[in-house]
Amino acid sequence: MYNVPDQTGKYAVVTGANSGTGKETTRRLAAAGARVVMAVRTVAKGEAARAEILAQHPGALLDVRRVDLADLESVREFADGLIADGVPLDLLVNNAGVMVPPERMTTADGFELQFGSNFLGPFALTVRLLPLLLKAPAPRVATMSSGVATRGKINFDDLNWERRYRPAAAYAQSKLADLMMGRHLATIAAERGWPLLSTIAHPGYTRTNLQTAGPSLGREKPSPAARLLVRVPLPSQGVEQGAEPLLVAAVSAEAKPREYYGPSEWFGLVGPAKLAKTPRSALDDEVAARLWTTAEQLTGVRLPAVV
Ligand SMILES: NC(=O)c1ccc[n+]([C@@H]2O[C@H](COP(=O)([O-])OP(=O)(O)OC[C@H]3O[C@@H](n4cnc5c(N)ncnc54)[C@H](O)[C@@H]3O)[C@@H](O)[C@H]2O)c1
Repeated sequence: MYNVPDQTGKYAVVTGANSGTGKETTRRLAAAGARVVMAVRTVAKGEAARAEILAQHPGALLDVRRVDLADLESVREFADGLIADGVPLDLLVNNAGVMVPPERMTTADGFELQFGSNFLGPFALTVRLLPLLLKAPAPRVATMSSGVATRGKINFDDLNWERRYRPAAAYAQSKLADLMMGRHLATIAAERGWPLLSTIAHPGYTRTNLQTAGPSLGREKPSPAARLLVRVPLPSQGVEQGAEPLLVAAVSAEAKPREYYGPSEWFGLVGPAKLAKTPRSALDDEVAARLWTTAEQLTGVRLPAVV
């Protein structure tokens, strides 16, 4: 188990902190002394997760706040709330995500659900929180991608899948976009001389709500995709293990800009987090820069001129 270094005095935001790798990341950061804002879509679920963590770690410093990443107005409200508080932010963990909805669905702003929730929402959140991150001495952003980013392609002609909807391909695109966002943020930080460290992770195949309830998105009857996914006989791991690459990306003192962490695997046995191979599709910096500009245009959220 990765030993999270002392986080006393650190202030962190974890999105999707009520379940899966987000809850585990929150638990481990808080157990190491960080004060964590649990950024959740449903406050009651966030409070239940907070109570669960507090039962294990009574001294944990946890605040539950609402953010719906599928609604850019909600992202703005959440970020404005933190900025109004003015507490320098040491760490943003872009963890939340949805996978393979039963049909083409859209966000409050009309984007395809996965592109909007997994990429555009976290993009807007990250850019809006930059002024607060840059108030901290050594700020970090860790973003959760996925092993399926390897199969992703950024389809600039139809980013929102208005032609032929392929939910799994849309998921892969959104997670490739996360990986490229994390890499491009590191480029921007280097260009501007910011002390901000941006890293990326993928969890490996992990038993969470994503594989079961996730694809059905709260429907009573699981979608065919959900039924298929739970039957796939892939070796999977528990959430303690699945959160490790993200934790390493978020807090390891050895991590460097643009590094991508994943689980080590050996004949189906999952070991400690290690550097993962960045898929070729994510290496094109021109595509990453174009994606960043496109996200600025689509969300209306732009890099601050001077920070
Ligand atoms: N579990 C896996 O095998 C696996 C594999 C690759 C990548 N991932 C990634 O790991 C991350 C965490 O997923 P998980 O496996 O813990 O699944 P999960 O379903 O347990 O957790 C996802 C979290 O994201 C939150 N979320 C979803 N849409 C949101 C929105 N619009 N606004 C705010 N929060 C929202 C959910 O409420 C939940 O808390 C995701 O980014 C996912 O794409 C998971």
